[in-house]
Amino acid sequence: MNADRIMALSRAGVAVEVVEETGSTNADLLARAPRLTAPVLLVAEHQTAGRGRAGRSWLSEPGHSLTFSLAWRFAGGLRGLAGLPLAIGVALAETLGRLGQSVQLKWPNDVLKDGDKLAGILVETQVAADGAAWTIVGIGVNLVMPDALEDRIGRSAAAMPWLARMGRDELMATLLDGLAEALALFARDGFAAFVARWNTLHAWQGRPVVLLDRGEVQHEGLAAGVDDTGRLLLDTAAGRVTIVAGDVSLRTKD
Ligand SMILES: O=C(O)CCCC[C@@H]1SC[C@@H]2NC(=O)N[C@@H]21
Repeated sequence: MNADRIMALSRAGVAVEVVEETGSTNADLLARAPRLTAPVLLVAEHQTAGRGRAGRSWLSEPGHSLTFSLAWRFAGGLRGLAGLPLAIGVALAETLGRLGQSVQLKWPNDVLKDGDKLAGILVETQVAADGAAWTIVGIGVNLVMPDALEDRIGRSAAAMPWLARMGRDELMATLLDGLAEALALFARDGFAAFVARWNTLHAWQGRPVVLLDRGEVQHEGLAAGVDDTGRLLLDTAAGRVTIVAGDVSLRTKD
């Protein structure tokens, strides 16, 4: 990918860097966070140690995915950032939707296509000396999903080969604009500006689900969307429970 071209195509005014290979774009930007003065987008053609949520890895092969991170500063610090990963999911899903790719969201912030994972989001934060928070918004999108990679991941996964028609620089610029717009809106209005949009995109709304905590079933019920801080609402036999994203994972029962 070409950093200058992405910047020229984007309206976001964010500095763009492209590297051939790195361990993890999230790890790179987190390490640089104390010295950053303005937003940066770091795109890697290939990651050798991609990080996923809850300590998992993000596996990809060269040329088969988009892997990038955007460093963004929130002057108000960590307060109110709980719903940010979900807001990023909305921005990503809506941008893909505008490009003609119909996708849905799985709590807390996976992007699904036809029920399989198309993209993952990992938001990591670091508090600066002045109390502001640097958030590193890391996104991996499967462009091609070879059988061998699916075998390594251990489940089926979605991809979006239609990208070949659009071009990677243009797609990257479009995603960057959608993310920058969402981050600015989140800074102003918080997750309130995204909650209805998230619930509209919710893949498992009203469906029976199981919530697992480190492999152990914690709750079973009907998924009822998220509240205005991004917590999952689950209607169980014992009533409605509210779940905070952490190490928990969600499965459908049907
Ligand atoms: O679904 C998940 O568990 C989140 C996956 C996030 C992967 C992206 S790829 C770019 C950025 N750098 C990383 O190391 N991880 C994120």
